Amino acid sequence: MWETYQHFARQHFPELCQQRPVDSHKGTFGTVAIIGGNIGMSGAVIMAARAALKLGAGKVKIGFAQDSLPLPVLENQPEIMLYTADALLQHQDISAWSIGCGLDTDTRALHTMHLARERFQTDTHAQVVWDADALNLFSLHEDLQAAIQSQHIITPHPTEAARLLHTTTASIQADRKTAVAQLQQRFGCISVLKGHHSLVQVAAQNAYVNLSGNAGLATAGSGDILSGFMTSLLAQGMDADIAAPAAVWLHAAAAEVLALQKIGPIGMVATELIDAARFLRNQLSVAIEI
Ligand SMILES: NC(=O)C1=CN([C@@H]2O[C@H](COP(=O)(O)OP(=O)(O)OC[C@H]3O[C@@H](n4cnc5c(N)ncnc54)[C@H](OP(=O)(O)O)[C@@H]3O)[C@@H](O)[C@H]2O)[C@@H](O)CC1
Ligand SMILES: Nc1ncnc2c1ncn2[C@@H]1O[C@H](COP(=O)(O)OP(=O)(O)O)[C@@H](O)[C@H]1O
Repeated sequence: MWETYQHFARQHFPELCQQRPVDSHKGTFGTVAIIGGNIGMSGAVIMAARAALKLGAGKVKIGFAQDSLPLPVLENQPEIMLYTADALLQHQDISAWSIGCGLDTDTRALHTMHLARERFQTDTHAQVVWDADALNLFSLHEDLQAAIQSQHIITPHPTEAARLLHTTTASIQADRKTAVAQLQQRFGCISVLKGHHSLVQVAAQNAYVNLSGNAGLATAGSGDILSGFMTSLLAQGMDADIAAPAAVWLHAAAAEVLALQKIGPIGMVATELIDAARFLRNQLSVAIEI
């Protein structure tokens, strides 16, 4: 069974199959920053951070969009470092950012997005995945869109895409290929349109359709996990045009692995994707050794 995944990944995403160099250290695999997690939605950034860590990032930091930390340490994942969003947005050692999971759209969230715009308008080489409420705030406050650079990735679900393109969810879903192309053209960055058969538009003539996955992914937080996976691959040095479709595929393939184990699709929960994707990625890198 693993041969099918190995064959597909070696053909389409060979970077996912690479083994760790024997002389590597945690710095080799980059530092991820996850910004979001307003009051009541701390779980969204915790899920994204755990996904980034367990997919192989060297270090992971969370920046909560709250005035103080909601908890001193993550008891079930003490490896992850905790900050407020304001503090983390000043760090200079970040390899890749995820911004928006559980951010909300209130004045606290808007303040965080203003800080992010200030930083990424000038830090033009940063690797950033914009997700969830960061996208909703781009729709509500178009001046914030100045933060988006061409190597960045946006990951809307159909309703977030409708807000970004000022249309309806139904019209996005009626022609998803046109919608994702419009997102790429309008925002000038790599665009992922999530949902059944997610689409990734890297450039005008470069689109990827993901045919993997299952309806088990239709569960709260599964987009937060995707954001963590994508940011982790970026931090580990993968180019954004590869990291975006590779993360979409690995996330979907992990759901298939869980379904094969009868952990899904019914009742599968988002955090279960993390260990499944880690297992799969290790299987892929074993294949290259043979
Ligand atoms: N534990 C936590 O802290 C969690 C925190 N979270 C955080 O919550 C925040 C709000 O995010 P959100 O996506 O729930 O709200 P929102 O943007 O209003 O969109 C929802 C509506 O969009 C639609 N829709 C979605 N997908 C679709 C599809 N494929 N195809 C078609 N339609 C689709 C659908 O509309 P409906 O069909 O119901 O009319 C759905 O009801 C965000 O910051 C997120 O990170 C969550 O991750 C959960 C865990
Ligand atoms: N029916 C489905 N088939 C395949 N993938 C799905 C399905 N429903 C949702 N997904 C995937 O699950 C994830 C949901 O993300 P999102 O809507 O942002 O959820 P959340 O905000 O709860 O984290 C996306 O990657 C999407 O492509």
